[in-house]
Amino acid sequence: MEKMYSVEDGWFKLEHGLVNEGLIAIASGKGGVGKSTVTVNLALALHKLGRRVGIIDADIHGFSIPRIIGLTDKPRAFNEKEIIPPEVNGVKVMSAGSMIAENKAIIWRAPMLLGVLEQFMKDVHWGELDYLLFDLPPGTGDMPLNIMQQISDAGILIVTTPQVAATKVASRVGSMAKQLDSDILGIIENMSYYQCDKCGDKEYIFGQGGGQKMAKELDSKLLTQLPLMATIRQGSDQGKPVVIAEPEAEATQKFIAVAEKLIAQRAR
Ligand SMILES: Nc1ncnc2c1ncn2[C@@H]1O[C@H](COP(=O)(O)OP(=O)(O)OP(=O)(O)O)[C@@H](O)[C@H]1O
Repeated sequence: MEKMYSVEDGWFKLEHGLVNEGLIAIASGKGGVGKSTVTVNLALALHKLGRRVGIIDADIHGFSIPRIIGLTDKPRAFNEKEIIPPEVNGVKVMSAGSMIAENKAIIWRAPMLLGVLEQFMKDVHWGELDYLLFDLPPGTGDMPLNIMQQISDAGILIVTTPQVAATKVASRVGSMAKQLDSDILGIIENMSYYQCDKCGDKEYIFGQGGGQKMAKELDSKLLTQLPLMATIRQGSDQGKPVVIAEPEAEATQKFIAVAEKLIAQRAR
């Protein structure tokens, strides 16, 4: 499959849209580390900082973006050729989850999945965006590899939890990105510690230093360490992401700080 789009003259050209500042692919070594939670909250943080943001849920088998961001609207036809992406909390989203019931399995093989991704890029009236985020499928299998190749202009953000078993697998994604000559924007360590609501003590239940070590190995940087919080999980389950539901929370401030770093990296 030919690479579909590329950055030219500082612009990433979609068929019906432009991305001004950056494409960001959010990757992880394995499922359940919080990749989709990070994608949504980072998109909302970028939006809070005045950026126009879109999300492509490229984890087509394992879609979860609509639930986490609280999206219930469906895409609409713009004309015979173009689809208008639904928007929630100021962020445009395309996900297979908007077209299929949440409990139905998508039993398509890779060429079909890539076809859907191509449609999300080609047939959607994105308009002018500053950032387009891709929530990749977890791991280093066929699908993440194919997608990374298609969007090789995207910077890769790797989400991991701190324990050795997780960071070792996540390092393989970093290694894959390097082999594809993709730019690794940084590492986000999620569920780094649990902070007691009552006494404020931090407990490093999954160990410490994994994200930092991985960043060093990949010659990249650890962008943040996010707390493990019941409210993050509850917010994701209920379509009320922490960045919207709890503007003052430590996690929200950390997502905004990461968004600022990514904007600063692009501006350089
Ligand atoms: N920092 C956190 N604190 C508490 N719960 C979290 C945190 N981050 C993620 N979760 C929860 O962990 C679960 C997995 O998160 P998420 O779906 O974002 O992971 P994922 O890496 O995208 O998984 P997959 O690749 O399998 O889709 C969800 O229930 C989510 O609410």
